[in-house]
Amino acid sequence: MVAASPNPIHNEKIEAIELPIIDLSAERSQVRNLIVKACEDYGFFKVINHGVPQDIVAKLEEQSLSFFAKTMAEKQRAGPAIPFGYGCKTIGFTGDMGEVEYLLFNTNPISIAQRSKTISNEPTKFSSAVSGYIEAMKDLACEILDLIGEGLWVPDTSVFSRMIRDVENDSFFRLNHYPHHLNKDCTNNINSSCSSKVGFGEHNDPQILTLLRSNDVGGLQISPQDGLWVPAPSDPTAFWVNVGDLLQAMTNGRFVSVRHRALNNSSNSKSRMSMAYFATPPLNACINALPEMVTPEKPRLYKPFTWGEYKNTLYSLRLGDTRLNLFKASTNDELAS
Ligand SMILES: C=C1C[C@]23C[C@@]1(O)CC[C@H]2[C@@]12CC[C@H](O)[C@@](C)(C(=O)O1)[C@H]2[C@@H]3C(=O)O
Ligand SMILES: O=C(O)CCC(=O)C(=O)O
Ligand SMILES: [Fe+2]
Repeated sequence: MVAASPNPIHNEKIEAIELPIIDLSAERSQVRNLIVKACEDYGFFKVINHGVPQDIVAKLEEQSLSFFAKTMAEKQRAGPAIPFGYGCKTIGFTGDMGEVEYLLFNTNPISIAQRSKTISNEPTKFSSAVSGYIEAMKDLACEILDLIGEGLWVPDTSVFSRMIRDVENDSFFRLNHYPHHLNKDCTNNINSSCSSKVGFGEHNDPQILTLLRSNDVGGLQISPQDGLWVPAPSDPTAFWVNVGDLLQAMTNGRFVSVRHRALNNSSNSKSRMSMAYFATPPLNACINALPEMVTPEKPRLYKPFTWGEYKNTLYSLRLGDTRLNLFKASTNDELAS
């Protein structure tokens, strides 16, 4: 652990805590216990020796960089992101902004192939790079979710991964680019307060699990408690795994949906690029605490809801809102459980 230092943005505390690193090639019973502990402690951990072939990542990185290097007019042919496509600075529909540009996809291969026509002059190449990466992420997410099922000792260990393998799954995929030249007002002023601007504002991911990979430019931070930010150093060979709101609800609050953000450090000469896969159930999937997670000492925290209901709510809210609170069970629900 390193001494805390003030954050240049809002005088928040930044602390370099060592975050859990999980070697997926280690012995299975050990791996599943470490994953459960990391999900309880931080809702966040890094996986190494994950088995995702490097060429799948490299192909997508190359295709993405060539898209983001295009002129704004060319990029805007793929927009606006309502809800999918190219977006620049605006995030969602309720006025959130960040120093970021991005491509947001639904992970259905047909929809990716269709959208790729507005993104690339070689749409087949682009779409196969995106779909290949998504397939690899889906396999990795399901492997981690099966380990979680085993680590929690629930009778049906595929209870989480089955939702993601379902043909109707509603998973998302996002390519984020944090170009330093977006910070026009910061040029020639390295001491200015905007040397670190918010790229993607603080939020919780709403889904089950997120797998995040970035190039070698840092910026990702998690907030294990109010006012404290912990940097998650970049490691292009690994993936950061985030617990999302739905997994917090299904584990009845045993796992924590991690609050996080990405800074755009304008002093970098290189831009940050990240790839985020959001493992998501079908719209009609019922999200309810697993019976094994509910006890008289730990009554049901949230009412049951579908992902479709949750998704409608989240699109009407701001990025930083904590939506799960709106689904809290009433005392009567708790007594009935
Ligand atoms: C402001 C918003 C953007 C977001 C939808 C929302 O209304 C609230 C949640 C946001 C978020 C955060 C995690 C993911 O990046 C994302 C794709 C998601 O599922 O929820 C984004 C949404 C988005 O950019 O559309
Ligand atoms: O780009 C990053 O490192 C984080 C992005 C993120 O949190 C998101 O896309 O939901
Ligand atoms: Fe996120």
